[in-house]
Amino acid sequence: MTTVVDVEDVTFSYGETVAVEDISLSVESGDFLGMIGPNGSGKTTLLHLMIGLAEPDSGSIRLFGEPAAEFEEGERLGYVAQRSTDRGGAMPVTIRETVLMGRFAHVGHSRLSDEDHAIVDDALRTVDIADLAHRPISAVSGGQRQRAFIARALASESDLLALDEPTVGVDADSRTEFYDLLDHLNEQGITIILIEHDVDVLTKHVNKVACINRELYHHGDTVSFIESDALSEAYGKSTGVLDHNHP
Ligand SMILES: Nc1ncnc2c1ncn2[C@@H]1O[C@H](COP(=O)(O)OP(=O)(O)OP(=O)(O)O)[C@@H](O)[C@H]1O
Repeated sequence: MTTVVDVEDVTFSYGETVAVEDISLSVESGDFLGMIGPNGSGKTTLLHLMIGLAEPDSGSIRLFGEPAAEFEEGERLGYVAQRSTDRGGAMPVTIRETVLMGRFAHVGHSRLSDEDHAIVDDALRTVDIADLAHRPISAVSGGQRQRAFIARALASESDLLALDEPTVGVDADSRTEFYDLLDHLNEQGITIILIEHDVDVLTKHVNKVACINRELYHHGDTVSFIESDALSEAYGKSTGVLDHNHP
């Protein structure tokens, strides 16, 4: 088994606020890792560290065997950021152009062959938004936009997909379909790291869980997580922020 992300003794602070403390874990090729913890518990920060968007204060992170900070999105890695309520104003970029950007990142230039265009169309079909291809990305629903970002990752042939609470604000049916899509992509061999605050949804889909509240409370397979007290222990510790969305 190949290690995709290797996190070793990592600590990261924003000024005085220690967001991630002394965390070690690894993500193996083919894993579907779910990260859970209360609001403000460091999940987004840890994900950013894992994919090289931030550098740890101490410890080390390797992504595909290299220092994570040297990686760029589009290079084996697709990232779907936490949903913003901002629709980017009247952003003139269409869904298809968004997905084309993933293909540009893969081929390293903007001259695409017919085969590249076929791959882009395939990616749009896989996430079921081919009929929206010519809509501006600012003129679709949040769930459809998340699918466009996944299609962009597929077009760039990413081996790793990192998603930060991708279905917040998405209705229940679309959410189920979205998670079915993630299961399908994982079965195709794509390694997935997902932040999801709903424990039932999380444990239904992932094969590994990292439960964090600044420190790591559990990292292991889903069954051992369900049998452990990690969740109540992690949620029992104060994060210093109001946990208005969480139990
Ligand atoms: N840019 C920042 N500057 C200062 N502090 C920050 C910044 N980003 C996050 N923090 C703090 O770091 C801690 C961890 O935040 P982080 O966003 O990683 O948590 P999270 O678990 O993803 O939260 P949520 O579930 O609410 O999205 C929190 O105390 C937060 O207030």
